[in-house]
Amino acid sequence: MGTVAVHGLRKSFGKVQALDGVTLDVPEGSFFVVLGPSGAGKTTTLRAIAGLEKLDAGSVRLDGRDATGDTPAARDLAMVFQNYALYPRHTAYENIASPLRARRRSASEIAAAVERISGLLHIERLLQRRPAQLSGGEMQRVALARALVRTPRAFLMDEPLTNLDLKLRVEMRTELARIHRSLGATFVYVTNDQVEALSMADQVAVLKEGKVQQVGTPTEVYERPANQWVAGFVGSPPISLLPCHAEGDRLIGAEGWTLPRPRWTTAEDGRPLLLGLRAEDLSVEQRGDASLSGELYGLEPLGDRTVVDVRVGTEILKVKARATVTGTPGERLLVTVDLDRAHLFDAGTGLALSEAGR
Ligand SMILES: Nc1ncnc2c1ncn2[C@@H]1O[C@H](COP(=O)(O)OP(=O)(O)OP(=O)(O)O)[C@@H](O)[C@H]1O
Repeated sequence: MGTVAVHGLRKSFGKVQALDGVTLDVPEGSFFVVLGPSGAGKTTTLRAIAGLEKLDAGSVRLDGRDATGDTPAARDLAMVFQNYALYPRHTAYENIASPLRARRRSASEIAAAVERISGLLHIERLLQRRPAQLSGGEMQRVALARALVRTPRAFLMDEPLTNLDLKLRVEMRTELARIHRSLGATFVYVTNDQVEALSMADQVAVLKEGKVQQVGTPTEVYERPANQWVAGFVGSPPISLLPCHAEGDRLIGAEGWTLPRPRWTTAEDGRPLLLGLRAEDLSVEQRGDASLSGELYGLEPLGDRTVVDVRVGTEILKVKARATVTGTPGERLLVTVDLDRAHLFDAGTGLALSEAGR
C-alpha cells in the first residue's frame, strides 16, 4: 500500500493563504512531484501530509483511511529534507542503521536492510568511513540511504537535491528515479526546479499561491498546459506569449503581424487571446508558410544550441537554433512558426482554449 490523498487543504499564516484548497491524489508506487515557485505552498502541503501542520480545513487520507487527526508517528511516513546532518562520530553504516536501531530491529534485519540500500546507492565501499572521510556527494548518498532504509508507507521529500552542485544534482536525479523503480515505494517530491520535475516524475502537480494549477504527466503539463501561467513556468527558455485575436481564417497580432488561424482553435472572432510559442516550435533556419517578420535582438549560445532572440514589435520571441547560427543585431529575420504545436490562451482568464480539434 502507499496511496496518499489530500482534499481541500486550507492553511493560512496570518494574512498569507499558504494553501487555498489543495486536492491531490497520489497513486501507490508513483513518483509524484509537486512543482511550484518559492512560496507556492509546497512545503506546507508536505508538512500537512506528514501531520506537522495544523490545518484550517481539509482532509488527509492514507491508504484510503482518514488520517487527518493522526499524529505524525502514526502516519508512518518518512520525511527527507534539504539538509540532512549525519552523526559525525558514527560510521556511514551506523548512520544508515540508526532509524532501524531506534525501532529496535534485530541486528540481522538491520544488516540486511543496510546492505540492500547501500547496494542501490553504490556506497558499499564507504560503509566503514566517518562523515569527515567522505566527499560532499558521498555524504549526500549516505544521508539518502539513511532516509530510504526504512519501508514506510510513503516518502515525503522536500527539495533533497537543492544543496548539491549541478553535476551531482543531474547524476542524483537519474539515481533517484532508478532507486524509486527498485523500491517500488510512493514518493511525494517537492521542488521548484522544473527540469527535476519533468525528468523524474510519473505525475506532476503544479502549484501556485496555494492552488493546484494542473496535475498530469510531465508530457501533458509541457504539451498541454492548462493555463498561461503553467505554460510560462514549465519549459526553458520560457514560452513566448503574443497578444492577438482571431479574425476569419487569420490570427491578427496586436503588433500588426498575421498568421493563418490554427485549424484546431474554436475561439470566436475578436476575443483577446495569447498565442503561446515554444522555442523549439519556431525556426529562423527553415522557410514555411506561417512566419513572423522581426529583427535579430540577440544570440544566447548554450553549447549544443543557440537561442535566438527575435524582436517582433515590442515582444521578444525565443527561438531554438543550431549552435552555429550567426547574425548581427538589427538584421531582418523571418521566424517560421509550427502552428500545429502552438498554444492559445484566453487573455482574460489565462485558460487554455479547447484543443478538441487537434
Ligand atoms: N510558519 C510560517 N509562518 C508564517 N508564514 C509561513 C510559515 N510557513 C510558511 N509560510 C508562508 O506560507 C507560504 C507558503 O510557504 P511554503 O514554505 O509552503 O512555500 P514553498 O512553496 O515550499 O516555498 P519554497 O520553495 O521557498 O520552500 C509562503 O508565503 C510562506 O512565507
